[in-house]
Amino acid sequence: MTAPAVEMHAYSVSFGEFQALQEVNLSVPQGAFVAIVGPNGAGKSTLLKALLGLERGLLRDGPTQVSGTVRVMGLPPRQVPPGWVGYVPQVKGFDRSFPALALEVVVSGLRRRWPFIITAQERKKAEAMLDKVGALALANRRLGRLSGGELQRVYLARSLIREPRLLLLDEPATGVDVVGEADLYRHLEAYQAERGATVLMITHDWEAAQHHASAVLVLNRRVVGYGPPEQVLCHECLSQAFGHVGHGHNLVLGGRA
Ligand SMILES: Nc1ncnc2c1ncn2[C@@H]1O[C@H](COP(=O)(O)OP(=O)(O)OP(=O)(O)O)[C@@H](O)[C@H]1O
Repeated sequence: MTAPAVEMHAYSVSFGEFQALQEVNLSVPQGAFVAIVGPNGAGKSTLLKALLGLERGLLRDGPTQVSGTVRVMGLPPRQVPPGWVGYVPQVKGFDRSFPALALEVVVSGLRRRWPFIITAQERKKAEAMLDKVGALALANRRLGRLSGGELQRVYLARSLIREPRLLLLDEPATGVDVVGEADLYRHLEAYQAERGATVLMITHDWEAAQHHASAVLVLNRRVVGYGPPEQVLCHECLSQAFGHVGHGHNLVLGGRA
């Protein structure tokens, strides 16, 4: 039997006195597209970092305590072969003064270290991936000259270059215009169809979650809801997670208003 792409059992993370995740139970089948929604500070990025095996390395305000289990394709995250998982971090706070070219960033995803010299083969592969996400023209541009949306595309190409089986994206559409956002979902869906990959994506955009995800995880330190979008994006779940659901959005919510 195929192992789920992601499995968590009673998984908790505390940073000092603060509990960021409480007893999370989650099973994501391979090939799913899961949108993770929840308020600021709900533990969404912490959950992705747990899947990358990073939660213990991020001490800030005291010791990190972790309990419960996490499995990625049946393995503890630190035993997962590096090429199996691709990660697109939040780019909004990135320091872009680093004098790197877009192409070098993409090749760094192939090597998992900084490429001081790029081989012809690596260049070809990186250019092909940039082309795939509509960003070939950016290959020789400096990071400092890229817009937020352009930088997102470069990091998407970086995350896809090893053809991962699991793709983790932390708010990939933030700062991207509508055309760029539509392109992003098109690239993700095409990659999924081609490779049968699993996608977990943090988003604050409920409409995107409703239209593109096969399942939605509503998180507020604990799992508030997990299931098909039409079931989980309802007033009950969202008001439990957010405390209040505003009226200024166009999402047609399921459940009772
Ligand atoms: N290394 C750390 N040390 C201390 N506290 C941390 C650490 N990492 C995260 N936190 C805290 O844990 C909580 C959850 O953070 P996390 O980044 O997972 O939230 P999030 O749901 O991704 O939020 P946002 O939507 O604002 O990006 C926050 O209150 C954050 O300050």
